[in-house]
Amino acid sequence: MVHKADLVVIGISVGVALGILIASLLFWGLRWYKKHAHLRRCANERSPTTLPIRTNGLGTSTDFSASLSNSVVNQGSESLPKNSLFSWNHQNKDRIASVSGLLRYSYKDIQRATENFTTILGQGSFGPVYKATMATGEIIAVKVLASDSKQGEREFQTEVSLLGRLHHRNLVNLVGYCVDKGQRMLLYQFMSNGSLASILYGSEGGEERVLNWDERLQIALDISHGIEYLHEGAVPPVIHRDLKSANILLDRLMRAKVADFGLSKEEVFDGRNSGLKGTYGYIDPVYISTNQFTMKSDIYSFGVILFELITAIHPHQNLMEYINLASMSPDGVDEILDKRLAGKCSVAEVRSLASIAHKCLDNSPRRRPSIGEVSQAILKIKQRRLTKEDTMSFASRDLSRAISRIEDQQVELSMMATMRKG
Ligand SMILES: Nc1ncnc2c1ncn2[C@@H]1O[C@H](COP(=O)(O)OP(=O)(O)OP(=O)(O)O)[C@@H](O)[C@H]1O
Repeated sequence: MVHKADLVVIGISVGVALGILIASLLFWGLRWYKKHAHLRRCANERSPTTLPIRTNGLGTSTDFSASLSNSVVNQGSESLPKNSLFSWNHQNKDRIASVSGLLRYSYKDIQRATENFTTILGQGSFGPVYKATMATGEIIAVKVLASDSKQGEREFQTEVSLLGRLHHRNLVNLVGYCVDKGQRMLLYQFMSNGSLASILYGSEGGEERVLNWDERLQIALDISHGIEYLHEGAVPPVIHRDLKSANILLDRLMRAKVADFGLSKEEVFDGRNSGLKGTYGYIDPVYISTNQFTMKSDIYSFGVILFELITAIHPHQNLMEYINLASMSPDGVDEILDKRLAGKCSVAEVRSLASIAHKCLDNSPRRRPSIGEVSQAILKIKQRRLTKEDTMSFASRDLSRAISRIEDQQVELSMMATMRKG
């Protein structure tokens, strides 16, 4: 016979057991959900489509930028929680190393490789850039993040995670990084011929090296392929936001690679508008009026670079005015062609490239071509020439065959004449 009191005890025990069971199910369920939500968040963080803005208060390194320093001012920075880098570091540093496969170096490694940071290549708004010879003999470029810059730290996070997944022969690839002793550095492939801007406009004390037309056409195609990868190959697509000749680097064979993608740009002030990102002279006017940066804004900046290749006139030296004047007649571009190319290149090819550049600068972003179309159009200029060269070489081969046949016949005739005389 079961007592009523026993039933109560049994009931309470079953209730408590059930309660514990439900509570632990809830506890483990919640933990599982949080873990998966965190992983999803991490995956999303690793694939940003838009990038933060850089405003670290440093000037740019080119002569032209320096001359403009009065009109380029910082307008504040995007807010970044003070300790976000630390939490990011603790949570993500190992993930970056494993996810991106990038090599991580110690401060000492870099200090040794840069001869105690004495091998400076230049100074950008990100910080100084040094040439480094690693223990393996490999030469690389080290971009040191300015330590007083919170924005730069955020940029560093973005760059490392973004660049870890972007690789293309026409991009300056990130090969490693360093987070040590409170310093953050990015290690890139070394580009021995420096920037396109320094070659086109000369760098202080540097020898003048004139790019011939073939090299310029190839550089245009290389840049186009680099951007094509960012816009149409990368998943999700990447908008560069700061395409300019100073961000195009050249290797020892004068092949071009796009640099500084994944780095965001300081905001510029052009006298009328504030809060814009990019470099004065390359910024899409539609972006200025709408504040919307699209792939077509990159196309606009690329159009400016194409005209720099044709004219060797810097956008800060009224390039746009020259372009507008040249667009008034079909052969207008001949007038603004780099004098050093005069008589040394095909006028038809120059006009074709200028026509592509004009389309990139169209006032309506929708009418601007996609980067894939630009690549095709530049490739066509090169192919037309190859076909022409082929036709010409066939023609000259036929001509030389005909001449040698005539020569043979002449020899035969004179021999016959001699025999007859004899
Ligand atoms: N991978 C590299 N190889 C060789 N030189 C480099 C490399 N990266 C940068 N440099 C040189 O270092 C200098 C500074 O480059 P950085 O990219 O920091 O600034 P920038 O592009 O000139 O200007 P900003 O940062 O304002 O856009 C430039 O003269 C550039 O040619």
